Amino acid sequence: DPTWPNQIDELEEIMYQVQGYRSRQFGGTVIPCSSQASGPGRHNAAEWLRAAFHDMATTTIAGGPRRGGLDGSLQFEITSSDNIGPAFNTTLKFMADYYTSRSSIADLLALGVYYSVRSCGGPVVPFASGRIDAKQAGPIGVPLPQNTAFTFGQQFQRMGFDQTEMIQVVACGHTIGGVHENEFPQIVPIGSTENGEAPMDSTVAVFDNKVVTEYIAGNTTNPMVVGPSIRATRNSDFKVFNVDGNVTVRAMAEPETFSSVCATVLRKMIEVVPDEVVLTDPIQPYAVKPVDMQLTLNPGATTLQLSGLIRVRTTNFAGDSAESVLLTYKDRSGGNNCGTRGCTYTATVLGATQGFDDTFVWFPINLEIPASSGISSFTLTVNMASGTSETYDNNGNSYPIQDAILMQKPQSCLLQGKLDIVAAVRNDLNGSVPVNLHLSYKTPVADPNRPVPTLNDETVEMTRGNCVGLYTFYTASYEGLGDLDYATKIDVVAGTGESASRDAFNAASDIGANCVTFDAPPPSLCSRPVDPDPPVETSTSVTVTPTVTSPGTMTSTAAAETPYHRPTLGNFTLVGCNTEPTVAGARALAGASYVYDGMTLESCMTNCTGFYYWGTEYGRECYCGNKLHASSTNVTLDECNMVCSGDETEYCGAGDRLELYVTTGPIPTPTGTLAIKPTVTPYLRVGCYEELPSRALTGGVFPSNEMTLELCASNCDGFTYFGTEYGRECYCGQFIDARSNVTDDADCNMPCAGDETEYCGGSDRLEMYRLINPPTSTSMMPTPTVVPTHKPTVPPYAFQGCWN
Ligand code: HEM
Repeated sequence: DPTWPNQIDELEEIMYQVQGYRSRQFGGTVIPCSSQASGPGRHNAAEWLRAAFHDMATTTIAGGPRRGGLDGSLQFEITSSDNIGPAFNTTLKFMADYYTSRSSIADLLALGVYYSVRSCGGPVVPFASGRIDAKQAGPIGVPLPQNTAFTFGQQFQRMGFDQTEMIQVVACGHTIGGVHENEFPQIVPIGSTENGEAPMDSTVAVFDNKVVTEYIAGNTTNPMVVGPSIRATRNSDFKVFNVDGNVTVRAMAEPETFSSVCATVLRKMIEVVPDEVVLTDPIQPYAVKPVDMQLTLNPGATTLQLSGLIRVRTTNFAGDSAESVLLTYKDRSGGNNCGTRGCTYTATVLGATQGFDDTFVWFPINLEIPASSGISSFTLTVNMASGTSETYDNNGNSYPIQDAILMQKPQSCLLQGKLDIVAAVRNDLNGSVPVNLHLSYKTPVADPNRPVPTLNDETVEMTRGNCVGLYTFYTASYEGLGDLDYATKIDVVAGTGESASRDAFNAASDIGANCVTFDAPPPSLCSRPVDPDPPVETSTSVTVTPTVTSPGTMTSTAAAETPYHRPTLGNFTLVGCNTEPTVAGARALAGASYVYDGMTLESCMTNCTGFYYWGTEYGRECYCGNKLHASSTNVTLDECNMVCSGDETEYCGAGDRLELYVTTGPIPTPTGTLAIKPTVTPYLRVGCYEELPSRALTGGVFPSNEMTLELCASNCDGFTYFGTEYGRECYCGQFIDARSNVTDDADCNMPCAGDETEYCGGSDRLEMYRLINPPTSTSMMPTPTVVPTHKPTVPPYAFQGCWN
């Protein structure tokens, strides 16, 4: 496999996702080979093959470096005398939809050769990428049927083909499609065919060797060998095939030879490129490939959502099948702090895709990750039905995922050429690096003979907005994208150069017309991420030599205060020095966290107002909670030996050591036993419901390590339904998605993280509650507030009425 992500990724997907789930539809008009999508007698597969030849043929080598070749210059040469007929325009118009900064027109024309030949049953023509598009038309120079054999020889020599290769490539080109009456009446007289096309062999839509065997047998109907073309001296296939006394065509009379010769010579044809172009290796399908991976900051800002798909190539799985994919990820600093759900996620099969020679299955990823610990990379293990498994680690690199800058697709929107983009930037970068929006967008060219739109680049500086937990939102807008606005590709970039973090190549077509408001946590929760594995500091590194300095007076070391542990502060008393839990991802206090320079015990206490416990750690971290994690143990006070970054006379814990305080007031202890709670006023329990991949309740999400039914009910104030899930998640909605069914109460078996006497659903199960007196307008389904209308346009589509 190539190392992911890779510059070839876009073209690899267009090349191999031919049919089925997530097909890129590039073969739309050339599969099957007989497809005549542009009209009767116009075989699109043949048109694509010819288009690549015509683009390439104008190359120059004029005693110096090679120029032109397959460089997309055809888009500027539609009206050239070289390019008679509508085929070049239709071909390029189709391909223009796939034109991006990662897929040049020249590469798409080359890929079109692979597609058309394979669709017609021909060999695999290896396809390498990296072609650069010309900015203007090249010189004329496509061989024309009236040329002499000598001229053909010179023209092909200019292209880099010797005589034998010339004969081979013409034979390989002319095995599909035909000559058209309207374009070449001196070869095919007007009215002499049924559909305007005279095929060059008896199998117009099969890539086979009949074009040479029928020629050799003398029973060919190829209009460029027999018929009126002879008198008009336009019998160019005869002139070419016969130039070496038919030696080369006879050698191609074996089907296997024909096939392998064509693979070689057509590859050579699409690899005629300017000297400065460096092609990649031929693109092979990945065995395992992450596709469309996207990280998004979830509402509430405490978790990230990793979504996307893993594509597994199944071509060689004889008699076996891939059952599941296990994704194992590393936290932001490469460790294993992944929160309560652990560092793994298992996905099961969603769909299947076919290439010409390959098959694939897909595994959807939808994984919630604590924002505090984040993600940096993952590995993938494919589990087979037979019980075997194989782990893929991206050639030893792991599959990288950055969580420094995230494009917030839900908060971004595109409407009538105006793009509003929101990015979430991690607070340790916020303010220290420039944050930019890069757009790559297309504008159509007014000239009808210019089928390919212009690709433009724009960079807009993003404006810093609100802090949401560990991230800060940045926004930027861009107007006037025009009719092709949906084809825009969007990058959000924090920093510059090699070290920049980027969330790149996002499709504008994935963005809705409405920017969804983010459920932001209170500004007081704005903080920087904590290093989950801080280096253990030695006491020497915190040796303090405090000095008290007053402006205008002499420095007095005698006035220095030695740091000491404060036994009480406000309504709190010192518990002592406590360890962080050994459980991966767990924190001694899991209610809220803050990290900043200038930490003092007093400011941490203020941050944690409303909590029973708080504590400081590593000189600059502050944690709050109502419960102390069971595996946090009390150690000797001198292990909490780091002074506070904002007050060198106070101690603020140490690495993995919490300077822990507890309220002097009562801490309510849970009374009673774990049981289903029928009412949580003003809500009534309606049962244990199944969760859906798209969520059963879609109105709001409020995860918390202090979750209780009461907390969720108050979070969901104003909603008809609330549901708790997996002990610590809370969802709200005006209705339950109809696809979610009630299940056994026993499935909702997880106690709430914040109250062990209450149930908070289970794994993919919601403890569901409904308002006792729901407002009359709400029901199980949302009430439509507008009368449905026929939508005149859904760009880029226009409504065409209702058809039978
Ligand atoms: C001496 C060189 C060549 C000459 C003079 C020549 C000439 C022609 C002509 C006059 C047509 C009819 C076009 C139409 O009516 O639409 C044609 C069709 C075609 N040519 Fe060539 N050609 C040459 C080489 C090649 C090569 C090297 C290839 C590709 C490898 C190629 C691929 C095709 C294909 C696929 C068609 C059928 C197009 C269709 O059905 O729309 N040709 N050629």
